[in-house]
Amino acid sequence: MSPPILQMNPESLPPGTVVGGCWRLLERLGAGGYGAVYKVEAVQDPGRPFALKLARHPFEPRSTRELTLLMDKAVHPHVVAVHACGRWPDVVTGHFFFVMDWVPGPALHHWADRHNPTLQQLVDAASRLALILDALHAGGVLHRDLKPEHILMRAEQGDPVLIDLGSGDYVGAPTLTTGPLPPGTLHLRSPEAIRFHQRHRRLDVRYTCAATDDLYALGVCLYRALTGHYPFSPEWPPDVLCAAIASQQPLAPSVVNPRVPPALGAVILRLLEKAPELRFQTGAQLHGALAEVLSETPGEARAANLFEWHEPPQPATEGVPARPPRVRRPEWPTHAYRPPSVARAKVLRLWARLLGVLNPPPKPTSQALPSNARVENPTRRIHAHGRLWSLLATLGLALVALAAQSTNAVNDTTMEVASNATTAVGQKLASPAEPSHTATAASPPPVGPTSAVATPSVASPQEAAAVKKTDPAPGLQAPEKTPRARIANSLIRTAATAAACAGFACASTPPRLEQALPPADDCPPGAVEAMKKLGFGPGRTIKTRLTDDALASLITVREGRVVARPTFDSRGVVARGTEIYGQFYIGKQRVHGRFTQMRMKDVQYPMCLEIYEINDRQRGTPRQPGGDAQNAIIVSRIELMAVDYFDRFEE
Ligand SMILES: Nc1ncnc2c1ncn2[C@@H]1O[C@H](COP(=O)(O)OP(=O)(O)OP(=O)(O)O)[C@@H](O)[C@H]1O
Repeated sequence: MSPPILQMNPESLPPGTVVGGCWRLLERLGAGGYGAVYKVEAVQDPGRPFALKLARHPFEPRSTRELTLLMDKAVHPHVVAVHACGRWPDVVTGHFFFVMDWVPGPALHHWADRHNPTLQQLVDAASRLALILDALHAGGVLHRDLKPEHILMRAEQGDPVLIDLGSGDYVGAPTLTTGPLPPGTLHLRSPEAIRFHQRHRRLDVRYTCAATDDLYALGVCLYRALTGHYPFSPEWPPDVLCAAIASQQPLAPSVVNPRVPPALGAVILRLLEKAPELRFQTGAQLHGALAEVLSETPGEARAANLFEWHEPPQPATEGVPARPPRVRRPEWPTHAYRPPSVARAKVLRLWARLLGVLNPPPKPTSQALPSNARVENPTRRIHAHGRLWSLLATLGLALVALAAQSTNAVNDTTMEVASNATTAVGQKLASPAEPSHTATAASPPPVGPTSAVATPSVASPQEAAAVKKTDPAPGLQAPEKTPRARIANSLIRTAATAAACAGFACASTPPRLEQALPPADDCPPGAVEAMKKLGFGPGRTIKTRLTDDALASLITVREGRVVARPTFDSRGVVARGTEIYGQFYIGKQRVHGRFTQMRMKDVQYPMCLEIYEINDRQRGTPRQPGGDAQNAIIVSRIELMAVDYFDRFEE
């Protein structure tokens, strides 16, 4: 009945569009989890470029967070400055935008790849970054999503500027997202954050980021800049990446790129220590260590370029335009990591799953849990004998894998090479081609519903204990072990870690109580027609997710607006990138949701969908243990079904 409303997509506005009455778009600079960033100029004062960040959703919770940080808490000469803000197209209900300095330079990793900095230039940039972090941390601010893409180099010699504080945190900030981990990017998450998630994946607790998480992420950024590779590739499957970050020692930077002095490599490895207490604790400490490295490096080495030139810079000559320079990024040492055969990787994955069943998540430490808590499921009976079985089976697997590995292991020639033969499940050789580093891998910052609010942070004593158990002795070098012992140890640790990473499946058998909410008669006009047109017939469900964070299996929500994104559509009607807008209603046992608008390919459709649990044939989704009257914990993936058809299922 009502025609679809055509609306401009804030992520793909054409050049020339005027936003907020006075900012003319020139080109799109990038897009991410939050929205899009455009190069703009003021209509009244053309010729001076700025960057305008436009939120994808009108009710984007990160907007106020980023603005607070950029205009108040994180004001710093090396953090991008903000000059204006507003909403578009409607000044009250539109998408939030803000205008900041346009930084005319590439991201850190592209700067390293294109400009081929000297060692001195790179260490200078690293030292500046250390001091920027030191200043932010001293002011109670954490970046929490530090990655090469968020470090722009505004001068050829290297002058870093931090951008994107949308995931940042400051003392007294409201909680931004839900689930155990705050927003972040998987391949830059610290080992302790990953381990925390492994231990608390079903509990109502939240990881508290610290300065050492930012310093770990800086270590990853510098490793990438110095070697051309990430210590653990963002292209690996999330469970493999988790396992590697949590328990595998990264290859020394000087082994990947021999032009990196070992002393500098040791500083980077210290940033990447598995236990936060073994890292530098402040940016100032890191700055001091870098200064020491430089003072001990001969002038000739400091002036040398970090990489070999593939195509050196070529100035423009008559009729021939300048050619952009390119470096030859070092090959990842192929003898260091041996990719597992497909069969062996499968065995290890299966094993990881088995361990996931045998090793239950830890008992909740928090207050009384409702009787329908998932930890009370029948698999608990298995757990009584789990540890013994797990130990025996792990030893068995380690022996089998040891036999399979030994042929290669004995061929390794150096200590470093041998130690890295203890590879993670499914680890592949680093690719000479640049991975899609601009993607936020498996864990982009969630664009959570506005109503989604995380539960209070809870410090994790389990995490501290685990660190002591699994991490190497203090110092920069791992304790020396025989190659076989290293292989066995690594396999055991890797299998257990992958198990914890893999076990995110949700199952629950909640009681059938509670009256259904909301009333069935509040569908918007035209919804039935629109749904018929799209083929939303009886029994048709749409699987959706409520967060972009691949690691978040549970989220906390409260009454209010919500955005769900379809993940699977059995009939293929719903296009990629579709968003469905709705409202949460919090019940005692279940959370209900009415979804009344869908935006697909820039067209808005009135809808009348509701959360429906197809397995237990109930409206709404069951609340998980924890939460309170206002805040409910639910699974992050829910199914939606047309409201008109619920009666049919509830007969
Ligand atoms: N001030 C700026 N000057 C120049 N380019 C910028 C600026 N801000 C952002 N960009 C470009 O736009 C891209 C996206 O910006 P930003 O990371 O802030 O967006 P996002 O939606 O929060 O993305 P992400 O999901 O990566 O966090 C950046 O990687 C960068 O290339």
